[in-house]
Amino acid sequence: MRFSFSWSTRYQQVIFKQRFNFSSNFNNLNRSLNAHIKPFSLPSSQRSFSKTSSFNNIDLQILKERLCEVVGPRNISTAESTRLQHGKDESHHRAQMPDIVVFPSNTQEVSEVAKVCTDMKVTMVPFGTGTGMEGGCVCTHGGVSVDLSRMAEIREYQPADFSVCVEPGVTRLALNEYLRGDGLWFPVDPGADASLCGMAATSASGTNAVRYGTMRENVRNLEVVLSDGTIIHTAGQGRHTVKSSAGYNLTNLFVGSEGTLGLITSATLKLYGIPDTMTSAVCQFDEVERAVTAVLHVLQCGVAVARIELLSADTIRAVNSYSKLSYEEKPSIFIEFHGSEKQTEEDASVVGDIFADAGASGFQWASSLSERNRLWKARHDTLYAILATRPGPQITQLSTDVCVPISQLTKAITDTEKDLEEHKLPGYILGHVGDGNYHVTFLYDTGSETETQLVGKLSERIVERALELNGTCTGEHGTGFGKKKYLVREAGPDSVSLMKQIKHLLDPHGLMNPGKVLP
Ligand SMILES: Cc1cc2c(cc1C)N(C[C@H](O)[C@H](O)[C@H](O)COP(=O)(O)OP(=O)(O)OC[C@H]1O[C@@H](n3cnc4c(N)ncnc43)[C@H](O)[C@@H]1O)c1[nH]c(=O)[nH]c(=O)c1N2
Ligand SMILES: CC(C)CC(=O)C(=O)O
Ligand SMILES: [Mn+2]
Repeated sequence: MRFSFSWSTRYQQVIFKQRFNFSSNFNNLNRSLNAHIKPFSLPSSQRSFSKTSSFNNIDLQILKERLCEVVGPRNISTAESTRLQHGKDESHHRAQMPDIVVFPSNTQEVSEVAKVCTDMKVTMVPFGTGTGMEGGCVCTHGGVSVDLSRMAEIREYQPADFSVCVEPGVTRLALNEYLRGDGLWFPVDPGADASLCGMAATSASGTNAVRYGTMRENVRNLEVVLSDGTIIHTAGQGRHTVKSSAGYNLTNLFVGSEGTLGLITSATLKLYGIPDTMTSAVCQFDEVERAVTAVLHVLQCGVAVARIELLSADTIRAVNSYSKLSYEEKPSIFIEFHGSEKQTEEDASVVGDIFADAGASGFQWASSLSERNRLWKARHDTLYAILATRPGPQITQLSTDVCVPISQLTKAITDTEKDLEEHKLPGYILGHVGDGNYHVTFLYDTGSETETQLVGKLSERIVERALELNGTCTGEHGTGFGKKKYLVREAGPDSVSLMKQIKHLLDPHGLMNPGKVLP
């Protein structure tokens, strides 16, 4: 049965607007897509986007039928609960639902979905596991959410090459479970069990980046479906090499592109041998400043730490309570060493001396798998520990994510602490300090204008400070919505103009995840 788009969809829009304080997406589609591309300085012959998406004129039922022909009736949904789940991530950004969610089963289907969307000028937003921190999955223009989780094959496992190719439904924990028997692992570890292709899309990292790098250093090849349905392999089909000088680095063009340039349908990843020995420790300092300075000394001494994480006193208090731990409630460092037994002992001894000189106390070592797992699970659950300190229907979190040159880290964090003290606002500091990357998680009452404004002001101040110190507005969470206003200041107007030209070349109708990354 055909349903009339003009009635049903408008009805849904009203309901949706009421529920989400939704500001007329559909009506704004043409205007905002054009606004999105206006600043591009392209030759007039290429400015052929006046006919961009006009979802108002599209029959949703026809779209649904065409997509249904591609993925089959079981793999498409217009149910409100499914759409709601796909219109948000774990960030504070307001949910905006897609009109349709599709669940393609293979790359060919993804390509056909893209062809239908391009033909009908409908926006597409890739969805991994929805754990993003910058609103990347929010469907600013409704349209189609492309949930890639049903593509969950491990395609090319080449242990001898320390390489594996995974589809978007494979998460980091699932891959590590698969690899464990062979003594291999993939170390990039955002706290959430995110999809590896989503991690490539946001250029994610986590606690292990100081030793093993971020997604940028660990993706060897990507299969990508472009907005017109073209399927490309950024390093050439089936290639798993450690290095290559052939042509431009398309792989790293798509790493961190947050679904704005194409849909990643597989990622070829670099694997590592599981180290013989892993030893972790937690210790405390009287002040955050001392802790950060001690971390700098460790890095300057060239000790190959695998993880080195800072948690402020407030943060450790939240972690203790949530994860049933009993660390002293002072600024703390969580550290881990990987290698042979002899090497890790030597590293631990050097770091122990440096930390003791800097006034560290309360060392607790963890060598058994269960102790280490408990410690790092607590660290990965920090967000939930913080959330548990202030329950309430209107309480939300905003987590900043900046990265500065390591030499500037002490100043960045101590000035941030002063800001928090001055404004008497609880802000939970935590971070991957070995990379110069740190977060402040604020909990605030969305019903309070004062709190909302203060959190906005302080989080802006944190980014401003990072930029002043030659840092970046996002070390790992991505640009999404929240950081795009800083992009020109950070990268420069000519670089951003080039980014817009690349976007236009790959997505001439502005259909791929509109409203994200580019200002
Ligand atoms: C508790 C906790 C802790 C952390 C984090 C989250 C949470 C909830 N994160 C953030 C998050 O886990 C990280 O951004 C992941 O890379 C997101 O992966 P998802 O699969 O969930 O992508 P999600 O579905 O959230 O999408 C994120 C963006 O990528 C796009 N995308 C997703 N899949 C795609 C695909 N196959 N092709 C093209 N585009 C695609 C989406 O369109 C969106 O723009 C994080 N991050 C981090 O870097 N370090 C950290 O320490 C943490 N820690
Ligand atoms: C909410 C964030 C602070 C999550 C994150 O990036 C982390 O725990 O390191
Ligand atoms: Mn982080």
